[in-house]
Amino acid sequence: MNDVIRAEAVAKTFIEDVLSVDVLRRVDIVVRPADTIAIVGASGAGKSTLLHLLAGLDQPTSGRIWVDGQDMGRLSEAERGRVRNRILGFVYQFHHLLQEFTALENVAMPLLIRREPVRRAHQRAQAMLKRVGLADRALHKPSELSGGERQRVAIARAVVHEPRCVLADEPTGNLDTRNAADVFALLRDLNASFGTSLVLVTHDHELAQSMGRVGVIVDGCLSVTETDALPTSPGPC
Ligand SMILES: Nc1ncnc2c1ncn2[C@@H]1O[C@H](COP(=O)(O)OP(=O)(O)OP(=O)(O)O)[C@@H](O)[C@H]1O
Repeated sequence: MNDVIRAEAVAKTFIEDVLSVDVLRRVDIVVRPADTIAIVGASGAGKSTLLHLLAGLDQPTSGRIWVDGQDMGRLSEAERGRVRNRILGFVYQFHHLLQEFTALENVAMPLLIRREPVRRAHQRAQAMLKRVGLADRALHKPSELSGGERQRVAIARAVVHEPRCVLADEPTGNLDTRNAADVFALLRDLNASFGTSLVLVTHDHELAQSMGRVGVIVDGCLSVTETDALPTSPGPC
């Protein structure tokens, strides 16, 4: 089976007016099926930038990224979107749910985008809401849900199409300890049940150490370490 994501010599420079910022200088990482990886680093180190690149939501300045064996740099925007929708699920720190739609409609959205019939999409969305413990909140809008419930809906939406990998940008950063533990347990459950790979950005040291590998970004370079072993890729360049 293909690696889920492979990034080689990825660099990202943001240019604004005359200023350019080299956020990532050289990043190599491979995400394999069922991998669990935490991405950590100081504020502004480039964690979200890296996650967006791995998800194909942004393009690197140089280097290459493959998702499910497809070289994202060689695909059109529409083709990248199709690969992303098929293979990946993305969870933002702030749920990014559509306010005017119910929890059920939000979760069904990725399936409807993939032209699944409405009835079937709603059945699958309802089953996923049940899995995240929100079967009885299906008809509530985001404003009628708590922060933890909204984030669980966001996770349901990210995984309803059974992606091979979930990328999550501080998915518990905005929650209290109890809700954060619930949301994290849910992600771990998906990993254990379906072999879904997890790549998550976190500031939580304990959570990071519970993942299989931890990638630290320092000076634009990523150094990945097995949590119970020696480094698996070169340290900062
Ligand atoms: N679209 C953009 N244009 C210009 N600069 C950007 C852009 N996106 C991010 N940056 C800059 O890139 C750097 C890294 O940002 P990023 O959000 O990836 O950091 P982070 O490690 O996720 O930080 P935090 O932990 O605070 O969320 C920051 O200096 C940020 O200002």
